[in-house]
Amino acid sequence: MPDETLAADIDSACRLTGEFTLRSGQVADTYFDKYLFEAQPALLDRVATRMVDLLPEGTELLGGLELGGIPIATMVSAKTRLPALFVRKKAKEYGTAKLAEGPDFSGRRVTIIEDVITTGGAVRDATRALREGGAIVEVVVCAIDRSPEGENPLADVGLEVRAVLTRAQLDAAQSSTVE
Ligand SMILES: O=P(O)(O)OC[C@H]1O[C@H](OP(=O)(O)OP(=O)(O)O)[C@H](O)[C@@H]1O
Ligand SMILES: O=C(O)c1cc(=O)[nH]c(=O)[nH]1
Repeated sequence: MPDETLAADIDSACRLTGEFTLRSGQVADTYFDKYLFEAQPALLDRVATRMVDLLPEGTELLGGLELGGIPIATMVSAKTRLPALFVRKKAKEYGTAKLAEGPDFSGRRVTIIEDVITTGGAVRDATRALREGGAIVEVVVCAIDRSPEGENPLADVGLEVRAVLTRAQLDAAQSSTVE
């Protein structure tokens, strides 16, 4: 069943306005604070439910990206019973010294789970690292895709982006509630 009010509910939970420096160095007047929906179990559950439908067939592992992708991947993992991988930005410098925590992923089909995509930089870095470790990575499923409309920011690394919500959908939901 479609979740008709998801865009409006996510938008009102996590849209912030002001001046924000993004991960990429870009400066934006809008920021989607994903933790404001991830911290609410009902909203996190609704996003994860939509993600389950977007997972490509053959997914063997869910690669949640530090930090914001990890709670989402955990919720999708609980729903699907697919194991999760917790992918750090940088390998740990002691102990197991792993970049991706969880099961062995070499030769396995990993679908990346991310919170927000702006330029795709964080996903690109993780994709390269997982591929270097032998993973098959073809699709990223994200909660919010705020990259420029009509372009795939990850085409250069051959990654398909599947988004629960796009910036355009959030903007439309916002304008329909601000009258
Ligand atoms: O597509 P990009 O231009 O790379 O930007 C999006 C990335 O930036 C944020 O990461 P940040 O390091 O702020 O996030 P965290 O709070 O999840 O650690 C966000 O969670 C994405 O990972
Ligand atoms: O590009 C980013 O760093 C970014 C944008 C955004 O809207 N939300 C977020 O958590 N990160």
